[in-house]
Amino acid sequence: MAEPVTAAMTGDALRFRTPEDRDTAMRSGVFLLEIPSDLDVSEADRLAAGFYDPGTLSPCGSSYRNLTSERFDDQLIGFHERSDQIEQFLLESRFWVGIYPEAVLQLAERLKTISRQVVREALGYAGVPEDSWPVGSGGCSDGAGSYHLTFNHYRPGERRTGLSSHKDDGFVTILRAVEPGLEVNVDRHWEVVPTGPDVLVVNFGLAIELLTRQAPRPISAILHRVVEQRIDRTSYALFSSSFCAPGRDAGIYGYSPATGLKQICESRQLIFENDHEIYEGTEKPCDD
Ligand SMILES: O=C(O)CCC(=O)C(=O)O
Ligand SMILES: [Fe+2]
Repeated sequence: MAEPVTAAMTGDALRFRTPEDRDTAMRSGVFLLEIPSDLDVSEADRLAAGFYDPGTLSPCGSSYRNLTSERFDDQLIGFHERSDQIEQFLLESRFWVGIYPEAVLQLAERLKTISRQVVREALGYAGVPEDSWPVGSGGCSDGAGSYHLTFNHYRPGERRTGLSSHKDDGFVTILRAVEPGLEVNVDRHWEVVPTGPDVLVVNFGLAIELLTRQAPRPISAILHRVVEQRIDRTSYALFSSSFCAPGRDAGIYGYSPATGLKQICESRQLIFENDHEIYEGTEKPCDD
């Protein structure tokens, strides 16, 4: 794969230019998506450019930096500094209202709809029968998964890796990254992803890889990283994962034509067991 292929949304449908492009996207686990003309990313771009500044306030009146995990009762979300260059604000959709500006909420809803279409297209391609989609995808095929919107800032003053190599844990990630720096690992080679202002990067995560591993046409999760940044770089992404909230965990499933769906583990277990892979070395050390 020289470069990721590019797809577009036609109405609600995801369209690849050729069946070969679709093959490449699904097998490699990454593709670019032209930004639909009616998708307004300007407010989220503005938030990405400033969320890490202590003076940038959320609609609730707190600076994003002060909205840490204690506020949300979930160690994974809120504002985090990592030992890589990244600092991030990650929030699950249950908490979006009142924290993200209205225009960002609208964009997030559109990204959810696109992600649902990507999941449906991918599971159809993989050969998972449609009646197994809702359970197999923990709700993501129907807009009923768990959704996290994250904002990332790469601190050029920290001289180290931008973001360590990892696979995202969910089904699909839709990323907005205008500045270069993102690389994907294809056939054991790191390749630069040609991001830019007119495309989103769509990548598949571990949950869809596990679901389709024994399906007729498996989908790969893509290993990716961000190289060291010399100037401020920001990005943001919508992660779509199996539904998980206090009291209900939809779980992670594998599908095989012979035996159908089988639960592999709990959703949170996948996150934590993958955690060292996602965040290997990226928790900010205590003495730092
Ligand atoms: O900033 C980027 O380009 C990638 C970010 C990323 O991989 C992530 O947030 O999981
Ligand atoms: Fe990622």
